[in-house]
Amino acid sequence: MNPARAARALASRAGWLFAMLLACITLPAGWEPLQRLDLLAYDAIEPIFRLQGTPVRSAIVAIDETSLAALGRWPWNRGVHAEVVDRLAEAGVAAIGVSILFAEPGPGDERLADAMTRSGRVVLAVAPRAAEHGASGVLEVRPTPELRAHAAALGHVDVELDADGLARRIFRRAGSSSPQWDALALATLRIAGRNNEASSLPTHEAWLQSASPIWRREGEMLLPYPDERGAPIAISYIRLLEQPALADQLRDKAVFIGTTASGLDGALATPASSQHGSMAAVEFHARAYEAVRNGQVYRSAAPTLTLALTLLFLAVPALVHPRLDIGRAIGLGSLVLLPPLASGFVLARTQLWIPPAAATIGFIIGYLGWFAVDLRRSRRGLRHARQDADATLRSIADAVVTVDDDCRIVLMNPVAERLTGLPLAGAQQRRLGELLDTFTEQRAQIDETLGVCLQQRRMIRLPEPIAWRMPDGTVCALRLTISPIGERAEGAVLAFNDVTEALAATSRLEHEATHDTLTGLPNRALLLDRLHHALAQADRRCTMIALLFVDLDRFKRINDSLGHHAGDRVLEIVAERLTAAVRGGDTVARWGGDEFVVLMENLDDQPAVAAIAHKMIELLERDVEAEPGTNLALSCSIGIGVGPRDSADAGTLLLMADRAMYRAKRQGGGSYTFYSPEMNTWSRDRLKMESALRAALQNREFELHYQPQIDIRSGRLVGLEALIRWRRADGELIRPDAFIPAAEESGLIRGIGDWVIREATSQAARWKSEGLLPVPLAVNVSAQQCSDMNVVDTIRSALEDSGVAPAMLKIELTESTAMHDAERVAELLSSIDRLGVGVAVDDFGTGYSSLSLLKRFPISELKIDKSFVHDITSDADDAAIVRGTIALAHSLGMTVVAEGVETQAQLRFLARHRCNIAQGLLSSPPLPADEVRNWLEASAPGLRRTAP
Ligand SMILES: Nc1nc2c(ncn2[C@@H]2O[C@@H]3COP(=O)(O)O[C@H]4[C@@H](O)[C@H](n5cnc6c(=O)[nH]c(N)nc65)O[C@@H]4COP(=O)(O)O[C@H]3[C@H]2O)c(=O)[nH]1
Repeated sequence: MNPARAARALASRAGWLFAMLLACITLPAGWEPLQRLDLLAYDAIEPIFRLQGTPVRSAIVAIDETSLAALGRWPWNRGVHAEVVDRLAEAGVAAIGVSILFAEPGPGDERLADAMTRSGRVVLAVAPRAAEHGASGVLEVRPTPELRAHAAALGHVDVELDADGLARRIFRRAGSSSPQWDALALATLRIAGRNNEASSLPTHEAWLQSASPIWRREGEMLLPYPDERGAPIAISYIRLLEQPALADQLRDKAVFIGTTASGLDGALATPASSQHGSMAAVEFHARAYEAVRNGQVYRSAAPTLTLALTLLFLAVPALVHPRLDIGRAIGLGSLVLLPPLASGFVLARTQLWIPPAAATIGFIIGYLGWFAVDLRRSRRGLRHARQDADATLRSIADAVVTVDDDCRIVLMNPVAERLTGLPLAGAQQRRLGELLDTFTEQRAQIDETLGVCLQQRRMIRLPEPIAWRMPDGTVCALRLTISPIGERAEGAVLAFNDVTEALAATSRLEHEATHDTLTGLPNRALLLDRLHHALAQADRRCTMIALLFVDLDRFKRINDSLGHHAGDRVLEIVAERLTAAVRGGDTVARWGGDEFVVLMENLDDQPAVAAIAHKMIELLERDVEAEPGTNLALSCSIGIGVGPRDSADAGTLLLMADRAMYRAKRQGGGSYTFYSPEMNTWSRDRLKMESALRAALQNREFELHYQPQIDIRSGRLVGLEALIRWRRADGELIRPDAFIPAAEESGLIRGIGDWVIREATSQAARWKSEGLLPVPLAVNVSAQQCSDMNVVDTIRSALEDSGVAPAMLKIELTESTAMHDAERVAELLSSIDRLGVGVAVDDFGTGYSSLSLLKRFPISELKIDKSFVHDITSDADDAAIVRGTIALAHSLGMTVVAEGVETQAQLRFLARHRCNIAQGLLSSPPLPADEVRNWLEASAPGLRRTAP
């Protein structure tokens, strides 16, 4: 323990240490006040702990006023005493203790001596007396030798007075020079217990000894408190003489004869004197006799033992020295009773009297000291706590107002002062309600809550923030917590927490979490939430809601060509226009990308929905100026689900609207479609197909077949068209018509198309490495692949990777693809052309080509659709179309390829009209790479020159 801590520990135990020190000083010194307290304690404790005694077996023959009045002046002729002794002896008393000093010879001595001899049980008194005439020491006053010679025993009647002047104790033995005389009570007891045997008195000749320097005592005996229990029977001396029969009551008792009349010597002050007056010495000795006989006499503990026990008792709390609290204070305080109780207990068990006053007072001193120290510590703690609380109150951001149980303001911290614009002094003692009225309209609510808080004594937090008008007029949101003060709710603390910014931030976050950042429209999460709610409400109220899934047509093109900035602007404008098309309560949400979802509630009928969908399409088709000077025409496809008719489930209804939108899109866009159940099956199959295609691409289940293209005039192989096949895991070979549409719809066509380009170029490279005839390979690209420029990159890297010459690759795109988005396709085809790759327009004749556009495209080849070729020999129209197409292509400098040539007649017709190339079953169906190699080998210079 460090010195400072030790000093603190000592200081806190100062009370106990002081008490111990005091005990060390006062106990050995026999400090009188302490002694007096111990005597008082003895008088109080002894009667309580005294053991039960046997019935009183002593009596007094009292020389009282009546006897003096009857027998004349004292001293009497000792013959009278002889008569009494005889009477008592005849009555059979156990012993006779005479508490009268027969120090000088007197008349009747002879008779008395004879009577004493006859009785043989008379004990005469010996007493100390201070030496007279200036002599020092103590005289021992004995009976005259004559009487003494006939006494059964002598007993001293010396009584020690305590510090308070009261007689409580006698000494077992005392005497001048040496303690040779038993106490009268003891001597009488000894005689009472003996059967007429001869006495053995010490033989001193002189009846009055010279003064001895000191009166010696030994065997201190504390007597019990003189209460009724030890009181002897008292019979008046004269009555005994007059009524001899009275002596019969005294049979077997020890009888003490002595004066009780006032004015004669021998009265003693005892602890009972305050109630009963002083006690005659004879009674005192008779009581002493009873006490000794009953074993009710006690020894006093030596001061050293008392001191040791006192110190031990005080040391325990000094060492433990617990922190003070009410329980401990009371518990420890009750220990003050321990010393007296322990004294009483020891007294009863061992007849040892341990004075308890030093320990009791020491404990009180230590306890008070401990109390004072702890009180000081508590006060200091309280002061610190108060300072802390004050500092906390001043530093916290909350406004704190304290009110009393009458709702008057007691305290306000600086934040509260700012909130009210009032200094504490100006607000103190004002009613809280008055103050609130100035700043908030929620006074009633606060008043009520405060009332509940005080009544129920519990902390309450207002569920909603309070709108508080600040002194400068700004309004802030405060969250209020009211807590009761004290266990009996003597007041309350109102803590106002400014949550204005937090609420704003929360609502900002909430808005961000539920709204699209670009358009500010509700996002998916909020839409779904509202949709759930709207569906539940529509279900309950039997009304109708409509969910419109809006998808912009060809938005990607805008994004790719004009950049994302313009794309974003378009989306913002679309959001505005869609919002303008619906009612205020409806929800226009951005679903993602170029998709929007509109939720309309409380609708009357389907036509109303159709009208709005129509309005939306119309609004969107108006020119959009995404960038200054760039006017765009938009269109959209809308799918509509009606709830709860189509479905009462939000997710399902969304899916339905999505399918309907898809249908609208497939119909060419710029239209709306209501969901119908048949879309369900279609979409299910489509979904299945999509996932199978995805797996096929991953598992490399696709392969390319190649169909030879033959120069009609020479019959030579001039090209191969790569046609995709899907070989499923079970070996089934699936033709493209069965899966290309699904691949296009799902977007998987991009991946598949890329694979085709790479596979075709790789195959061409392989053939080339084998020295086979290099003929151009034509690959089909879909409309989707043509929607951006990625395909150009794919072609470029495929050529680079394979090392195949660009002239060995040809791209086929259908007429409808080319015409659908002519401007974009023109750009794409130019890029492809710049690579040196040829471009063919497939299925020519099925679409409605614009000649001017066709002229702008860098097309090297036109492929006449097989549907025209099929009937050229039988259908004049088809024949005319084919003829016209050949002429047109030639006029534009293009090569013409006829597809689906199956017969010689068809071939002849084509040859006649100078069609350049024939492709069809007549020459060969599409063949796997291994089989088509025969064609290549046959055409290779030095190999075979004709077709197989
Ligand atoms: N009736 C008849 N048909 C003949 C004859 N000779 C060839 N054919 C078939 O005609 C189709 C010619 O291909 P297409 O017009 O480009 O039409 C192709 C093409 O548009 C598309 N396609 C094929 N492969 C791919 C590809 O790799 N990518 C893309 N995007 N489309 C492909 O699938 C369509 C169908 O391909 P296929 O089933 O392979 O069908 C091929 C071919 O097998 C004939 O004498 N009579």
